[in-house]
This record gives sequence, C-alpha cells and structure tokens, in this order.
Amino acid sequence: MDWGAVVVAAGRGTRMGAADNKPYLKLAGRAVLAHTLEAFERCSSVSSIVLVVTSGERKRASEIVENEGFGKVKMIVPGGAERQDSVYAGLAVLDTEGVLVHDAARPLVTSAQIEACCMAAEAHGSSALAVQVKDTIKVSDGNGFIVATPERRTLWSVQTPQAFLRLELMQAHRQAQEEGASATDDAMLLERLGRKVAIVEGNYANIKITTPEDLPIAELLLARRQGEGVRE
Ligand SMILES: Nc1ccn([C@@H]2O[C@H](COP(=O)(O)OP(=O)(O)OP(=O)(O)O)[C@@H](O)[C@H]2O)c(=O)n1
Ligand SMILES: C[C@](O)(CO)[C@H](O)COP(=O)(O)O
Repeated sequence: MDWGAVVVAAGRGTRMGAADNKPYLKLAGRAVLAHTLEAFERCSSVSSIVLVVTSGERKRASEIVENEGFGKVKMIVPGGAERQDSVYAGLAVLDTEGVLVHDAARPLVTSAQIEACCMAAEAHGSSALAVQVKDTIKVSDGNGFIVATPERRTLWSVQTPQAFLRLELMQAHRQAQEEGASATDDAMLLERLGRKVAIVEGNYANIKITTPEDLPIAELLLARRQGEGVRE
C-alpha cells in the first residue's frame, strides 16, 4: 500500500506561550519541525508528505524543507482554525491510498513507530500509536468533585501518528463537519462511526510539545536516544 503523511503544524502554541510558534522552536539546535519531518523522510513506507502550516509561516516552513533536503514534502498548504480543519486541508491534496496523520509538535516520533502504524492499519484498516496510562484517572463533575474512576487497565493515552485509509478518513471528516462534531484526534472520527482502530503500543518518549516544561524534557529524551545510537 502507498502511504502519504499529513503533518499538521498550523496551531497557535497558546499553551507554550513562547515568542515563536512550536514547530520553529529549537530542539537540540534544530527546529522541532525538522526533527518531525526527518522521521517521516526516513520511513521507507512513506512516499509523500503534505505539510500544513499557518499562512504567515509558509516561507519559514519551506526554508526548513529546502535547507534540510526533505524531498518527500510535496506540498505545503494552509491550515484552519482547529486541528481538525488543518488535517482535512492536508487530506484534500493527498492522493495516496493510506494516510498517516501526525502532529508537527511530536518531534520524537521514530521511523519504526511510523512503520508499525502503517503495518497495523494494513492489517486492521486503521491504527493509532498509544501508551498505557500510568496515573489513576478521575472523571470530574465539572465543579471540582470526582464522580468516577475508570478502570486503568483499559485506558490508553493516544499519540500520533494515526494511520487510515485516506478516503475513509476523509468521509469521516465530512460526516463530522455535517453533524457539527469536533474531535481532538482522528481516531475519534472513526470511532463515532463504529469503526475499529487498532492500538499500536508506542513509548512514553513520543511527547507532544505543549507547555514550556516539555521542551527541556524533549532535549533530555533526544540526548538519551542519541547516546543509545538510535536514529530518528
Ligand atoms: N488549528 C490547528 C491547531 C493545531 N494544529 C497542529 O496540531 C498539533 C497538535 O496541536 P497542539 O499541540 O494543541 O498545538 P497548538 O494548537 O499549536 O497549541 P495550543 O492548543 O496550545 O494553542 C500541532 O502540531 C499543531 O501545530 C494545526 O495544525 N492546526
Ligand atoms: C492528536 C493528539 O496529539 C493525540 O494525543 C492530541 O489529541 C492533539 O491535541 P490538541 O488538542 O491539539 O492539543
């Protein structure tokens, strides 16, 4: 199966509160986006990448692509107001049978994890990288009180990449748009249609750079990986 990737980098980085947007912050001397794209470049199953950016950041994104020689990046397109809109903008210009959706803000993803998601989706239709929850999770009543404790062994913290048949994911996006449903990840759009998404067990290092403490943590994780001789 041929695989394309939609890498979404069109967020605002509100929770990071940095002067620069997250994909362009420096991680071990390179843009976060460069680390992310490198993992997809190295993955032999992936033939093309669509990069989704905010309109004002197109030039700097394309400079990273050109300077780093990321030849699989075929298009750079503008994103939308929500992550869901940005993913759809990327899906609309791809033509591969399979699609991986990935957050630019997860620079510690590895080619092996991307490959594992492709394999699981080829076997089961769709897949998502995830790790088992370590904390005990509580459900609140919205007023500061706990109302329930879900069974922890059933809980997974989902990451990206997530892998799908492109036309099926596009259809799920369209249906969600028509019904006004919003989702914080793509698996959720298939779940609401009753489709099964296979879990691919990842690792805790594939963090999403979200708040300021995440960047030094990512630096440490990257240094440890480089010390172990693992490639991106
Ligand atoms: N309208 C949006 C919102 C998010 N994203 C992307 O989706 C990924 C995950 O989103 P998140 O970490 O929440 O990023 P931001 O939206 O930038 O952060 P925040 O919510 O703190 O503003 C990021 O790679 C981000 O660039 C996007 O492409 N388009
Ligand atoms: C898709 C995701 O990375 C899975 O953990 C996450 O849901 C994105 O979340 P955000 O709402 O954009 O922060």
